[in-house]
Amino acid sequence: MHVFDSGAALAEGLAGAVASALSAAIATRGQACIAVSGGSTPKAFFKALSGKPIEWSKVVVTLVDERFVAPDSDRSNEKLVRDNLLIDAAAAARLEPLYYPAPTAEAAAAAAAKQTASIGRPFDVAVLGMGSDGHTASFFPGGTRLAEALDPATPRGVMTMEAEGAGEPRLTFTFSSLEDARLLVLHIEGNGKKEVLAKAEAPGDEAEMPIRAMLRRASSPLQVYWAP
Ligand SMILES: O=C1O[C@H](COP(=O)(O)O)[C@@H](O)[C@H](O)[C@H]1O
Repeated sequence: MHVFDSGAALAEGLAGAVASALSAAIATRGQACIAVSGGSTPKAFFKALSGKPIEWSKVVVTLVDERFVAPDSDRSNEKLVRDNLLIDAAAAARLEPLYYPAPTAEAAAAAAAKQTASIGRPFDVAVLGMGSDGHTASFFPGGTRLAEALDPATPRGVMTMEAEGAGEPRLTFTFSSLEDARLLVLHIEGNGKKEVLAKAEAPGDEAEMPIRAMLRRASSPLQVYWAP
């Protein structure tokens, strides 16, 4: 666990680690690919990362998960990324969204799966968040397709998820898409989230706290970044 004194220090520390991983990927493979989370936590991290001297035109950014809402909605993770990460020099990065203006979430997921099929095999970086219910990405307790999303046999790709605590229908990369990211991060803040993490680390059913799938079965070590 990487512990910081404040949210600002955490944002800067995580941005430094992610920037190093992206630059190393560009040096080795000529391009880099990162999947980021939405929610209330990552804004300061996005701003810190946007200021890092990376060859942004060689970076592809996508989302770990998304709501089935238009990108001008305040609930859109794409909007969060556009407004806070893809700014200044980082605006040169290519965004691969998960939302498409399709008639159904299923059709949008199919379009996103097709568009992202060639990236993230594996991702150079995946930054996960965690809700107070133990969800990560859109792997929600009680989610309609949770077992399928967490099944290691379910291939890489984007699928839909609905759950009582999720609001709108969701679009999410599957467990197999994320678990082998070269740098796999769980970014959480506050004592409440630390307690949720401690509970998730204790024995219990994955379906009750889906973050357990990442803690227990990810092939890359899950690097936890936390500040009070
Ligand atoms: O619903 C979501 O929530 C989680 C955590 O969000 P936070 O507001 O507690 O930081 C996030 O990881 C996920 O991407 C988002 O869709």
